[in-house]
Amino acid sequence: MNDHSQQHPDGVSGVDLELKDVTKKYAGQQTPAVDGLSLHIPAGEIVMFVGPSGCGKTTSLKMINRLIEPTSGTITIDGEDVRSQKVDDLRRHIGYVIQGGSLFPHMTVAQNIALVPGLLGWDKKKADERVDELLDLVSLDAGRYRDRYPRELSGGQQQRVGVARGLAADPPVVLMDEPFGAVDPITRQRLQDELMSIQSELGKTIVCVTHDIDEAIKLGDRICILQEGARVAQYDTPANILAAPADEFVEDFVGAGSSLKQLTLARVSDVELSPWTTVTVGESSRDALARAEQAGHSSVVVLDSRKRPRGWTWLRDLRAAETVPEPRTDEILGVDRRATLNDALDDMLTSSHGAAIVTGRRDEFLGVVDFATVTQQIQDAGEAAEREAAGTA
Ligand SMILES: Nc1ncnc2c1ncn2[C@@H]1O[C@H](COP(=O)(O)OP(=O)(O)OP(=O)(O)O)[C@@H](O)[C@H]1O
Repeated sequence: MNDHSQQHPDGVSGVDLELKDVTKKYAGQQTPAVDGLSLHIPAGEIVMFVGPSGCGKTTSLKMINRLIEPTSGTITIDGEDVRSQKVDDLRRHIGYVIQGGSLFPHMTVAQNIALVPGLLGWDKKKADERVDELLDLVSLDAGRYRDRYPRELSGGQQQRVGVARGLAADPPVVLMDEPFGAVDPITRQRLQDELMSIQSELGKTIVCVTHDIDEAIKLGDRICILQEGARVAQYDTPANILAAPADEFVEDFVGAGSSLKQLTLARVSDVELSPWTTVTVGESSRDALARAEQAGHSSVVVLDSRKRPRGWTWLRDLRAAETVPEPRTDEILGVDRRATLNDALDDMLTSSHGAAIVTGRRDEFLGVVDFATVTQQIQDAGEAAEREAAGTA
């Protein structure tokens, strides 16, 4: 279910990454921060590093692009030892995305994104085209945002630009350190969905540090759960880690409520969507009401002229107006079909409509996932887990 690599069988642009017995001992420290870490990261996969604070996740990540030099051990990218390359060259060929986007405040969005292409000597036209292409990829309107300064963007938009900058020179490997740590939960979920959509197109090799096990389950083709000294407690697919935690440490770390966690494994695209009454801003309220009442719906989904949802509207609000009004803008606007059922559940609990709007390509309305579908899924997952436990007992 989580095997994103299946979505891009021909389109893997990432390369293999190998860490062999990598150790980092900081000066003045008694014990190594990273103690003999060995790990193979296959081309085109997202590997999530999770583990308790101070266990060595960031140190491990930064040794890959030599922001930190290992004390011993070898790291190879596509078979080539990172020490055989000049540090500057290496960093220009590895994308790096960190919390908050870390944009240069005195540079525009376009200048921030074109930074590495500029260093690599791309001509201006090619770099400009790349900026627009990347802004589109991270769902920002190029005309509107390319000349803005970071302070003129929301936190989520800054983070999107940070992702675009990390991808600018089309690097085969992208390192991410808590990339979505600084944004609110709804924006975070959106950014995660966007990353999965980008990855299904690009097939990079992505190593991502997070402290959030749900994020790891959602995004990871594999999860590497680390203990102090970056010792590997378990390195496996999310499904295998949930089904068979290697030991008590992993069990504790993954946490209770595994049937709820299964909701993080299940995608909105795995369940059947239900249709819902849709209306367009400006159309006759009377026609809209008639359709909703016939379908037995107490609210409708309002779409714009390109079939993108604008929000929910209750029938009582339709009755109060001649034509369908703009919905209130603080409404929740649904989830991408790549979102997890857990995200959908969050959305419907927040919007209080008992269903979450689901969008597909170019944010077009696809249908809704309703509460009954999600509860059925929890029940099915629980029963499957019980059967499995009974079978293995
Ligand atoms: N520059 C440094 N000098 C000395 N010790 C360091 C340095 N950077 C990190 N450490 C120590 O190395 C260990 C691992 O740190 P690291 O930042 O890699 O962990 P982490 O798992 O990313 O933690 P967190 O989740 O809190 O960010 C910690 O004990 C930390 O105190």
